[in-house]
Amino acid sequence: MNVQPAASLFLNGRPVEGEGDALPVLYPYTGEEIASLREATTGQVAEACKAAAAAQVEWAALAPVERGRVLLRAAAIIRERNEELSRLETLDTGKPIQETLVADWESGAAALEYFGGLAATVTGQMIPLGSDWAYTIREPLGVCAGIGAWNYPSQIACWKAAPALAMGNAMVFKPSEETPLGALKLAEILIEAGLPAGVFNVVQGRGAVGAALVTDPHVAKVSLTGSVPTGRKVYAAAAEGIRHVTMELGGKSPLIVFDDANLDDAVGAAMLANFYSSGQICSNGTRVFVQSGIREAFLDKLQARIATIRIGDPLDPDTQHGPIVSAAQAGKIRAAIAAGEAEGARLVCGGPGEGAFVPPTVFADATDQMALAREEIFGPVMTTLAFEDEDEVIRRANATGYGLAAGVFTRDLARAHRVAARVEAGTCWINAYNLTPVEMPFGGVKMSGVGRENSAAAIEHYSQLKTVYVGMGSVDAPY
Ligand SMILES: NC(=O)C1=CN([C@@H]2O[C@H](COP(=O)(O)OP(=O)(O)OC[C@H]3O[C@@H](n4cnc5c(N)ncnc54)[C@H](O)[C@@H]3O)[C@@H](O)[C@H]2O)C=CC1
Repeated sequence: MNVQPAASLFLNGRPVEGEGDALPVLYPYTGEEIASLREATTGQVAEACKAAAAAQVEWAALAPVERGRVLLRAAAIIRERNEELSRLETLDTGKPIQETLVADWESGAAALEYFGGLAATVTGQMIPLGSDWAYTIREPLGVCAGIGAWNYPSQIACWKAAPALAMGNAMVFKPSEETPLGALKLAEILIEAGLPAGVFNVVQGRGAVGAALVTDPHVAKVSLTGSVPTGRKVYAAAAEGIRHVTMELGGKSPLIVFDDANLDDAVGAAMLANFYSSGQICSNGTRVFVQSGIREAFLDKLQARIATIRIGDPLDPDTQHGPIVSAAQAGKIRAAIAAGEAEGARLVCGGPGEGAFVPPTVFADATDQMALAREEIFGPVMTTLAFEDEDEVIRRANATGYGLAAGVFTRDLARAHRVAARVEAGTCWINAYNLTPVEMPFGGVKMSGVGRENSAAAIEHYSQLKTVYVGMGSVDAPY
C-alpha cells in the first residue's frame, strides 16, 4: 500500500517538499510504511506564515457570501469523494472504515457547509448614543495557526479551517505527526473549490515545528487540539505575543447512570463513550458512575454486548474495533490497564491485548482515588464506579481537574436537568453521548480548554470587534 502525497507540505497553493527530518507514515494495522514525508524546517514554517499573511488581505476583502461559496464547494467535493478520503483516513489512523465513512470527513464537510452558510450572516451592531451613535464590525484576526491531534485528523482540520476561513482569516495548519495525510487533501480540495493560493497552508512536523508556528510573528491566533501538557506549553507561548487561543484539550468525563435509566440505552451509550475509535476520543465518558441498584444488571448487559464486537482489519466493512494509532500509544494504554489491576480494580473483560490491538476493556469495583479514575488513558478502557445518590455522584463527578464533557441517563427529566446544571463540563448529554453536531458549541471548562469550536460561538473565536464612534454634532472641548 502506498499513499505517498505529491509532497509533504502545502505552501502558497502548491505541494512543496519538506526540508526537515524524515516523517514516516505507518498504517497502524500492519505497521507498514505507507508514505514517507519530511518535516518543515523553521524557514518553511516562516514561509507558510508569510504566504498566509499576504493572501489573507485579498481573501478578507471578498464579500462574505463569496468566501462562503468556496467553502460550500469544498464540502460538496468532500462528499463526492467521501469513499476515497475515508479509506485514506483509515490508513492514516487505523480506525475502522465503517467509522471513517460516516464520522470523519462527513463531519468536516458539515463544518464547511455550516460556516460557508454562516459567513454572509455575520453583521455588527448599531448602538444609538443620543445624537451620536456607534457601530461594530467583526473583523478577521489575520493568520491563524491550527494544530491537530491524531484521533480525528481531517475533522479537526475542517473544524478549524471552516470558521477561520469563513471570517476572512488565513490558516497555517500542522497536523499531528502521527496522521499527516488528511490535511494535505483538504488543502488540495480547497484550491479546487476556488480558494486563493496561500489562504490555507499545511506544514508537517513534531512538537518543535508546532512551537515554531505558534511563535511566528504573523500568527494572531492559535487553535490547538491536543493534550493538557501540550496545551499548557502552547497557551504560554501564545501569551508571549498576546495571541488569541482556542484550546481543545483532554478529559476524564463522567457518565452517570441512574437506576431508572433505560438500561439498554445506557449500556449502548457507555460503549459508544468508551470504545468508538478504539477509545481515542477526548470527550469519552471514561468514568461510568452506575447507581448501585442496577450495577450487576448493567455489567451483565455490557459484557454480553462487548462479546459481539468485531475486532480486526479496519478496511473490512464489518470491523467495529480497530487498532490503536501507534505502538507507543498502545504501550501507554497497556500500562494504564496493568496499573488498574495492580491498584485492585476488577478486570471485567478485555485486557492488554496484543500487537496493535487493545480490546474493549472494562473495570469494576474501582475507587475515585485510583489512577484509572483520575488520568486520561485515551484508549478503550472503561472504569465503572458505584454510587448511591445524586448529591454524592455530582460531588464525585466534579472532583477532577478536567471539564470537557458529561452524560446523564435517567427517565426523570427534572433530575436530568438538575444534573446538567451542576456538572462542571463544557457539554452535557442527557440520554445520549458523544454526539457533536456542528450546530452545537463544543469545548471544555477547567483544564479541558478555553474557547468553543462549532456553532455560531466559533465565529467569536476567529474574529475581533472594531467599534466605530460617529460624532454627529460639534466637538465640545473644555479648553
Ligand atoms: N478537546 C478536544 O476537542 C480533543 C482533545 N484531544 C486530546 O488530544 C490528546 C491526544 O492527542 P495527541 O496528538 O497525543 O496530543 P499532543 O498534545 O501530544 O499533540 C497535539 C498536537 O500538538 C503538537 N505539539 C506538541 N508539542 C507542541 C509544542 N510545544 N508546540 C506546539 N505544538 C506542539 C503535536 O505535534 C500535535 O500536532 C488527548 O489528550 C485528547 O484528549 C483529542 C481530540 C479532541
